[in-house]
Amino acid sequence: MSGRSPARLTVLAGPTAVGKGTVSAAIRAQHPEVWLSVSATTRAPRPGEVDGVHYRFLSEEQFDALEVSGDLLEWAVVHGRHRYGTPRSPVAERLAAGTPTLLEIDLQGARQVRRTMPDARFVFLAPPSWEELVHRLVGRGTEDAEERERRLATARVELAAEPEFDHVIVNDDVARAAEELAHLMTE
Ligand SMILES: Nc1nc2c(ncn2[C@@H]2O[C@H](COP(=O)(O)OP(=O)(O)O)[C@@H](O)[C@H]2O)c(=O)[nH]1
Ligand SMILES: Nc1ncnc2c1ncn2[C@@H]1O[C@H](COP(=O)(O)OP(=O)(O)O)[C@@H](O)[C@H]1O
Repeated sequence: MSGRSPARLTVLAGPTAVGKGTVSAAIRAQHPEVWLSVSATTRAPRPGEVDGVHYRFLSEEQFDALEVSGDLLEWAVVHGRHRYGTPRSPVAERLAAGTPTLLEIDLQGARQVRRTMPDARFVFLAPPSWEELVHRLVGRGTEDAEERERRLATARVELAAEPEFDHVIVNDDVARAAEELAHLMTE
């Protein structure tokens, strides 16, 4: 018998506050066989976020070192402010072991992965409406008005990129959206 064949990588992108984190958490809870990559970031932790679980929270100098070492599969400055990137080795190890692997990254990162790993599956998480997206961003209450405006400006650009993706999942209901994504990842 040959060993397990490498799993396919799935990239989940979508605008701020559409529910990427919520849907990813639902998958983690319901489908322990799926591994969610932990990104590195220079942004500060939000209340309740745990270093090494939600993100690896790095200083600017630590992120520089990671970038120079070549161990980032992709990285980008998101919302014109902080750097976010995907550590390469853990992803390669999980895929080689046959583990379905999910990256929750922004549009710029998704485009970089499209160039370097064209066999990956690209999924766009879409809001039911623009009004609902704004409602979720305000309701989350984690950004001030200026930061929300910045994120909504990025969101308009990201929504226009929906046709670049292989699949679109509308996040009207978290459990349904998570099941749809898990199904795509494990089919
Ligand atoms: N390119 C890239 N983007 C990332 C990565 N990790 C997170 N992001 C994106 O960075 C953006 C900001 O994330 P975050 O600060 O958690 O804010 P939120 O999306 O509003 O919850 C989102 O679009 C994420 O998808 C990464 O490793 N690479
Ligand atoms: N399907 C949904 N219906 C209603 N509210 C949702 C849904 N999905 C997520 N939310 C809420 O929207 C807000 C933004 O979700 P979050 O997961 O932080 O988004 P993202 O990671 O895409 O920025 C949170 O307050 C979350 O509870």
